[in-house]
Amino acid sequence: MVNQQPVIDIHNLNHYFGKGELRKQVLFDINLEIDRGEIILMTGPSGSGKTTLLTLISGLRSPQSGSCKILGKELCGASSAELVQARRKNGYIFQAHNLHHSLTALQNVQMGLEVHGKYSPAEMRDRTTAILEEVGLADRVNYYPDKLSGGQKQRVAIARALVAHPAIVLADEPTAALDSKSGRDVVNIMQKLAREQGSTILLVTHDDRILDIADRIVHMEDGRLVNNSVNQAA
Ligand SMILES: Nc1ncnc2c1ncn2[C@@H]1O[C@H](COP(=O)(O)OP(=O)(O)OP(=O)(O)O)[C@@H](O)[C@H]1O
Repeated sequence: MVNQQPVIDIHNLNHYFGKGELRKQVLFDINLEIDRGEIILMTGPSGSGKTTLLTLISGLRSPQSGSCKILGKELCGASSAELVQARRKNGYIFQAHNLHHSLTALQNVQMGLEVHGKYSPAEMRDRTTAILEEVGLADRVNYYPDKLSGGQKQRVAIARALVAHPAIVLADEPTAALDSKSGRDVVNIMQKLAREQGSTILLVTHDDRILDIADRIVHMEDGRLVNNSVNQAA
């Protein structure tokens, strides 16, 4: 593919919380370009601004100043309806899996398709079953989250995030609550599915054990991106 613009294209992005005297700048002049299919890990100390940047990219928060173009669409100055549209194009995976406890694994994953309103019930069932098989949970489709291990719950969350083949997957510390083996399984599955689907992954982590899956690691420090380098460990 020729002349493809980055799927995440951020220039001179600043962000502030609070108003008046309490106004505090938390992101400073962020520049970040991420191409289709890249897997980027973002590291940095607590409070350095990683989650804030992720929420701006995802459309969960409104970018205030600079440029934050996601899939070619400028989110800076976008209306709330436009932000909702932008959010639908992403898959999300969080530290706490955020599954609905009253729904089975299958129903939780199916929700990832229902929001799009364009799939028939049969199509939703087929896709959902197929992706649960891919994440190794073929025999757990009718289980409720309470009956699944932490790693299995996180695999359901991955299936839900990726079932609609989003162009961008945003993950905020997806392995933080997992032991080493489950954490490794979870990132391997995420990497495999994203590669198959050509999805871009931006993953915030404190977990040194998973850095090798990255094509590139970016590091945040006090609201600034201080390092943006190709991953030597990959
Ligand atoms: N809603 C908010 N209102 C005011 N300040 C906020 C808000 N959210 C975050 N902050 C502040 O913005 C800064 C960046 O926070 P952020 O959560 O983005 O950091 P982080 O790098 O993700 O941290 P962690 O690794 O602990 O999750 C911190 O100083 C935090 O206190």
